[in-house]
Amino acid sequence: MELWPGIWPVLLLLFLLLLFLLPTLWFCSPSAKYFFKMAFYNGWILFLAVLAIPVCAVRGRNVENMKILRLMLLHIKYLYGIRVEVRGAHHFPPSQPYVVVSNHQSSLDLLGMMEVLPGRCVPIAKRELLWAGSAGLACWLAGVIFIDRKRTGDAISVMSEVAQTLLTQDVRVWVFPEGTRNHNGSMLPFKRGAFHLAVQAQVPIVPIVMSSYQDFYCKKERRFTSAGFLKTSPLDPPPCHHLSLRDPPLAPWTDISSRRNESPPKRLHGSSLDPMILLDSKLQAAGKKRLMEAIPLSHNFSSSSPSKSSLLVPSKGVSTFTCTHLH
Ligand SMILES: CCCCC/C=C\C/C=C\CCCCCCCC(=O)SCCNC(=O)CCNC(=O)[C@H](O)C(C)(C)COP(=O)(O)OP(=O)(O)OC[C@H]1O[C@@H](n2cnc3c(N)ncnc32)[C@H](O)[C@@H]1OP(=O)(O)O
Ligand SMILES: CCCCCCCC/C=C\CCCCCCCC(=O)OC[C@@H](O)COP(=O)(O)O
Repeated sequence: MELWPGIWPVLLLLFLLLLFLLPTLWFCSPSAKYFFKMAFYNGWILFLAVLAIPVCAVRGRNVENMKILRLMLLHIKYLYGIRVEVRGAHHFPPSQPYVVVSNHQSSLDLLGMMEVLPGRCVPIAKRELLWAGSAGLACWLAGVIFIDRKRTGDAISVMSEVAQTLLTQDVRVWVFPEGTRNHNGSMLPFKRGAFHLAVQAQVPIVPIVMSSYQDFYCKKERRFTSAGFLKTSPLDPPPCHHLSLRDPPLAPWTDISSRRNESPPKRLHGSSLDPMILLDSKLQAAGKKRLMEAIPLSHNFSSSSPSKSSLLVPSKGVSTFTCTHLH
């Protein structure tokens, strides 16, 4: 007598089991919900990248492809119930190269990043991302700059080449100066590459703050709820005249920390479609001031060849920024 019912009934049974198990886990286990959400997030990006690759490949490796990726990624906030509001975008210099520095909490930063990403702006990413399947290839096609963090010398060479490219090809660069994801409520000490880059290319630094995800997302606790709050805040660039990287150049940027930990506006609580990106001018000013304190001014206006003790940004090309109130 045949006991084995055949493959199809077994598959059907498994399917029904999953149909029951997945929603149960979703509703009963916050960890499972976190896992599903992150798995979908990464899976969806990998899928979108498959669609993006042929479109981008037509142009070859080109920073203009970043526009395509950006357009394809912008809807993700809706899938996750995240409302994004950007105030302060006017702080981006209108038409010149610059370096964006921003805090880095998680791969969810991509959402805030895509919301404010200026034209012809490419992020600097760890080399490992290049091997993240279709996403790596899409990033490469869009001109993302990859650095090997284990080989400082190589990373510095790449950054130095970028400094040249910044000016000759009129691009902007987005750097996470903490150098890694950090979601523990404070800022890690900044790596120096972004600041060397700005000094070598003699371009302004535009700080951007992404507020804390703590209310709706925590990797350690495996928590990713639907009601959240997220802010991305481009800050006014600090003055670039006589910018110097003298020690200690990169003190922790405490205003970013404080902004990250702000609570969401009350009206957003309990809503599943209300996380947002905001900006307020008081904190902008504080963030700008803090950045200036982190990069001490020097009055030794010297050569374009940077040295460890005195790296200077001449006023050339950045004279539109007047931040005299900081002096
Ligand atoms: C539709 C489908 C889409 C699919 C695709 C999906 C998304 C696509 C779109 C875009 C997304 C891409 C976004 C990716 C983001 C990924 C984010 C990351 O990967 S973050 C990690 C990588 N980034 C960084 O590490 C940047 C910050 N790091 C640095 O800048 C570092 O300084 C460094 C250059 C890497 C060097 O590292 P090190 O640990 O050695 O740092 P130090 O700062 O201590 O430097 C050591 C020493 O070197 C001096 N130095 C540094 N840089 C320079 C320089 N350029 N020139 C000269 N000297 C330099 C520095 O001063 C130190 O010396 P000293 O101590 O004597 O001062
Ligand atoms: C702003 C984040 C951009 C994320 C791009 C997401 C693309 C993800 C799609 C599928 C690939 C799965 C690989 C996940 C890679 C996560 C990217 C990321 O956030 O990189 C972290 C990096 O910064 C710092 O690395 P570490 O925190 O030191 O390890």
